[in-house]
Amino acid sequence: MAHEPSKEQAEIIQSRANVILIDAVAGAGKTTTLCMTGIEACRRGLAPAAVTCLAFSDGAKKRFVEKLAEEGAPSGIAPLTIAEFALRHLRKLDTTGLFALPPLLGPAQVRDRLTEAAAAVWQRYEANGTQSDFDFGIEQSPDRIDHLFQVLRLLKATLSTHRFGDDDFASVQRFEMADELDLPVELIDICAAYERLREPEPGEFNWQTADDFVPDLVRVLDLNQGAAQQLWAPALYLIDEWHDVNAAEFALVRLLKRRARLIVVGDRDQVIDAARGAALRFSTDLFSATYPEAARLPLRRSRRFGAALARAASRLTSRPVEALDGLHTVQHKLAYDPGVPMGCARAVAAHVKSLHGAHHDVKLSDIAIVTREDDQSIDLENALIDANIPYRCEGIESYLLRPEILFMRALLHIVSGCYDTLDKDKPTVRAMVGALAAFVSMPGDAAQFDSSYLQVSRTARHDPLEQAIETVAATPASLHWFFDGIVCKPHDADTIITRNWKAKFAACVATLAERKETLATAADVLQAVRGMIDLKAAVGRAVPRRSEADAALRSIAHFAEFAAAYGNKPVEQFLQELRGRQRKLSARTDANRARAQLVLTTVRTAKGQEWNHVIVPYLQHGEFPRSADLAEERRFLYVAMTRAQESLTLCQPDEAHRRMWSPLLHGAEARA
Ligand SMILES: Nc1ncnc2c1ncn2[C@@H]1O[C@H](COP(=O)(O)OP(=O)(O)OP(=O)(O)O)[C@@H](O)[C@H]1O
Repeated sequence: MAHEPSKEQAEIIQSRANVILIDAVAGAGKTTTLCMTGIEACRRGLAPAAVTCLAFSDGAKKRFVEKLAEEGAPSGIAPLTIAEFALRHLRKLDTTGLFALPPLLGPAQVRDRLTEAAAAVWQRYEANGTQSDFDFGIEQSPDRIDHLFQVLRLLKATLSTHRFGDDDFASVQRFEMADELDLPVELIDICAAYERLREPEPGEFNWQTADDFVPDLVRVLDLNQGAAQQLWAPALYLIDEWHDVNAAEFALVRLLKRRARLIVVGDRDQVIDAARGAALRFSTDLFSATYPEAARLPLRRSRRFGAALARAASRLTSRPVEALDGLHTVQHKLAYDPGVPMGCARAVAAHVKSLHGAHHDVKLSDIAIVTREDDQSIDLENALIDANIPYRCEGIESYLLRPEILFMRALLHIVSGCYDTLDKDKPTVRAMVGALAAFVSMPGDAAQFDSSYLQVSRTARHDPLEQAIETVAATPASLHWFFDGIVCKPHDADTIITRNWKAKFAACVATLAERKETLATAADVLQAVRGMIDLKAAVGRAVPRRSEADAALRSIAHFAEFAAAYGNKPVEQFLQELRGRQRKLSARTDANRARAQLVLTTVRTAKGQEWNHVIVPYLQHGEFPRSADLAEERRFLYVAMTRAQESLTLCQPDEAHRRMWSPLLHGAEARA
C-alpha cells in the first residue's frame, strides 16, 4: 500500500534539481522515497523504461523491487544490480562491434586460471632469483584460493587492475599497491599475472566473471570515447544504498550519467563494506567534487526506533538523528565481569532468557545478537547451547566448523588416536581435511598424491582433495595417514618454506604423540601445540590477510580457553563434547522452520535488517573497537545499534573494570 509522503519526502519528490544526494539516517525510508520519486516522475509523463533503478547487492535490489510494488509503481520500472546493468551495456556494445563479449567463467574455472597465474609467478621468481617466503602452492587449499578471489575482487572494485598495464607497474606500483592494501606483494603479482591472461590486449578479454562487468565496462568506455554514445540514455537514475558505492561503480555512473537526472540515497554512517571497495570518499568528497551543483536533501527521522536510541545514534555519529513520534526503544546496559571466563556470553544468555521468558509475545526469532567479528561467537555459542537456547548463525560459520578450529580439532584427533566422533560425519570430515590442506599443504598433482594409504576411486583420482575426503569419511582413522602420508610428505614441487612447515607440523605431532601420557587433557594438548608451532605464522600462511588472520588467531585462543573452562577434559571426552555441541547445532539448523531460533550474526550481515530486540556484546577495549580506525568502528556500532526496534542491549564490563570500557561508547557519551 502506498504511503503518504512525509514533509521531508515530499520535498525530495518535488525537487527539480538535476543531481540530488539524499542524506539519510538508518530506517528513515530511503528506499521508499526513491520509489515515490520514480513513480512521481512517471506520473509527470516520463516513460517507466526511462527510469533506471540501481542497487549494489542482490539483497538491496530485492528490497527495491518489493518497495516499488508496495508503492504501486508502474511495472516498467525494474531495478537492477549495477553489475547486471553493466552487463546489459556490454551486450549492447557487443552488438555494435565495439566490444567482443567473452565467455563467462564459473569459480572452478577461475580457480584453475588463478593457479596457473600463481605457478607462472613462482617460476618467474625462481628464474630471477627473487627471494620470497610466500607459499605459491595455492592450488589445493580452498581457503587460500578463496582469499585470492577476495583480493582480486577488491583490486577490480578499486580499479587497481587497470594499473597493471602501466609502465612503472612492475618496478614501483606493485609495492605501493601491496602497501596500500596491506597485502603481500606476491598476491598482487599473482593477480596481475591472472589479469594479463584475461586481458592480453587493452579492452580485449578472454573471459569474464560477474565481478568484471563493471570494471570492464569502465575500461572499454575509457579506451573508446565514442562507445558511450552507443548506449541507452535513461532520463532518471535512482540509486539506493549509495554509501556502498566503490571506485569502479562510481566511475561507471559518472561515465554514463550524461544529461540524465541522478538521485542517490545513502547513509554515510553505514559505510562498512571495505571488502568490496566501498569507501566514504566516493559517496561524499568525490561526489561533491564531481557534482558541485548537487542538491543535498535530508531524511532525518527514523521510522524504526524511538527517540532515546535516535539520541544515542546521534551522539555516536555527531549528526542529527531523529525518530518519528510514537516509537519507543528501551535501552539496556548489561554489565559483565571480563575476568570471569565466558562472563559476557553467560550474561547475554541470561538476558535472552529474561527477554523471552518475561514477555510471552517475544519470540526467539525476534532477538538478534550482533557481534563485531565472527570469532566473538565461540563463547556465545557455547553459552547459548548450555542455556538450551536454539540459535542459528547468519552470515557466519559456527565456530565448530571454522578452518582454524577444525585444524586444531584435527590435531587433537591425530595426537589422541580417537576418531569415533568423526564416524558418519562427512560434512565435518570434508571441512577438516580442507583445513589440514590449507594449514599445511596439499599436492595439486594427482600423480604425486598416489598413495597406498588412500582408496583410489575412478572418479576421484584427478581430484586429490575429493579423494582424501572420501577416504577419511569412509575410515576416519585414515586422517592420521592423510596427515603423515599426504599433507606432511615433502614433494619436489614444494618451496623451501612449504617443506619447512611440513617438517614442523610433522615434528609437532610426533612430539605430542610421544608425550601423550603427560598431556592428560585437551587443554594441555592445545597449550603444547601453541608452544611448539608459531601459530601466528602458520595462520598468516593459511590466511594471508592480516585482519582475518588476527580473527582466526583469536578464535584459536578462545577455543583453548573453552577447552580449559570445560573442566580440562581428556582429549577423547573433549572431542565427544564438541560432537555433542555440533549435533545440537545441526539439529537446530535442520528444524529451522519448525522452531523459533535466535539469530547470531555480525554487524556486516545485519546491515539492512531489523529485529525487535538487538544485543551487542563485548563492548570493551580490543573487542569493539577491533581496529585502530575509530571512525570506521563507530560506523560499525551505529549499524549494529540501529537494527533495533523495541529494545537495544549494550554489553560492557562492570564498574570494577571501567578502564576496559569501549572508547566508542564512552567517547560518545563524553561528547554528549
Ligand atoms: N511516508 C511513510 N509513511 C509511513 N511509513 C513509511 C513512509 N516511508 C517509509 N515508511 C516505512 O518505514 C520503514 C523503513 O523504510 P525503508 O525500508 O525505506 O528504510 P531505509 O532507510 O531504506 O532503511 P535501512 O537503510 O536502515 O535498512 C518501512 O517499513 C517503510 O514502509
